[in-house]
Amino acid sequence: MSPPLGSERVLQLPSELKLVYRAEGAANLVYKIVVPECNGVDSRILGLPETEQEDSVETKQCSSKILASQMNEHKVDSFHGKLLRLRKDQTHTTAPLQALYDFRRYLAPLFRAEELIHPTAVQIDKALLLDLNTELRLLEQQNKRPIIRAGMYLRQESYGTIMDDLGHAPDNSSRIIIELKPKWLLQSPDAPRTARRCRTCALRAYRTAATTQSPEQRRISSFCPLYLISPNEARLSQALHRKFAEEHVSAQIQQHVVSYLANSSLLQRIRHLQATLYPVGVLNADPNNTDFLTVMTLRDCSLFLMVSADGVIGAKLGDLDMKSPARMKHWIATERQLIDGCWYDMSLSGTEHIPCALEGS
Ligand SMILES: O=P(O)(O)O[C@@H]1[C@@H](OP(=O)(O)O)[C@H](OP(=O)(O)O)[C@H](O)[C@H](OP(=O)(O)O)[C@H]1OP(=O)(O)O
Ligand SMILES: Nc1ncnc2c1ncn2[C@@H]1O[C@H](COP(=O)(O)OP(=O)(O)OP(=O)(O)O)[C@@H](O)[C@H]1O
Repeated sequence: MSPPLGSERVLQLPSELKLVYRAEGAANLVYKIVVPECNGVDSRILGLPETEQEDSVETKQCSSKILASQMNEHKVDSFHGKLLRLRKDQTHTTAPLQALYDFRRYLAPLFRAEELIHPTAVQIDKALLLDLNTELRLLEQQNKRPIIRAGMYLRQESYGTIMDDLGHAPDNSSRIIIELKPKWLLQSPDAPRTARRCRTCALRAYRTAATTQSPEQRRISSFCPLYLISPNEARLSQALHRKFAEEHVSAQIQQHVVSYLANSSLLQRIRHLQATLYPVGVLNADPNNTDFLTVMTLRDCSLFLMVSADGVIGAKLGDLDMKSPARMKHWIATERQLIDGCWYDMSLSGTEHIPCALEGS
């Protein structure tokens, strides 16, 4: 049964829109919504790079009367500057309406409204999902999807969410988005007292040793999260050095990001919540406790920094989909692997070595 979303009316995604593959993570695909001009001249899509134009899929014609009335109310334009986020077909993730309900009930109250990306529900025509899946197979053949995401497609379900595209400045000014996953901002409560690596660095060390994939393919965090909450700009700069290099971030933008992070109360709040909401480690946690699931969600959220030439103009948290208890087996297995394999104590050397804040302590 769908959870209640108050008096909110769930919009149907209008058929006039074009969807352009934008990005994807482990659990969701994200599409840029392109709104055609009313006179038929699609000037907004003309501004897109050629590759994006080729990859765009027009939403299927939908005969619904509701849709027709929405069109009359010029609702289509309200999709301008938005992204559509659709769930992949996996067993451990939460259905979109439930995720939205959980976000509003458990996660949103922990932050100020302006610190969050606010998703809203949208109803999707199933035929559109089939078309998008066909397109995903094509993108895969053309090597336009990250290799590690290949073979995973959209779930056939009726809802997705839309949200503001943070890369789209309402005044068309230029801005770049730096995305960071703060991950575990404190040591895992299950880690041995002798640990010389934090949970994120221990997991990175384990994965690095266990795979032949390159760091880009693995998408493993290239910094120690414990340094993220350092007020020391030089230390922060050093910790983010690899990430900045991988993403070709200019020296000026690096400086803006570092000075934002050094003074960020948002990161301090996430850390405080991770520490206090449910201080028991995964090995002894109750998988159905919502505080535990909230903490696990906060250990995997994304921080988006919007940076203009003048400095950081905003920071928002995204990917606040409440984790499912179905993930418990995986979390326990990961923690056991890190403890039993001594990954909390071990360090990698050579080019793969990324300093952990605990090493020096
Ligand atoms: O296990 P972790 O800490 O590596 O986190 C997973 C993430 O890996 P990361 O280390 O951030 O690269 C992983 O991210 P990527 O695959 O790296 O994009 C997912 O976010 C995964 O969550 P879910 O499958 O979307 O529910 C995350 O799984 P959860 O443990 O948060 O459920
Ligand atoms: N509001 C937004 N504005 C701009 N880009 C976004 C936005 N939301 C998501 N993205 C882009 O889409 C990508 C995938 O989105 P998202 O993090 O929601 O996927 P996910 O599958 O839930 O991630 P994970 O792998 O952490 O589970 C992000 O890494 C980011 O590049």
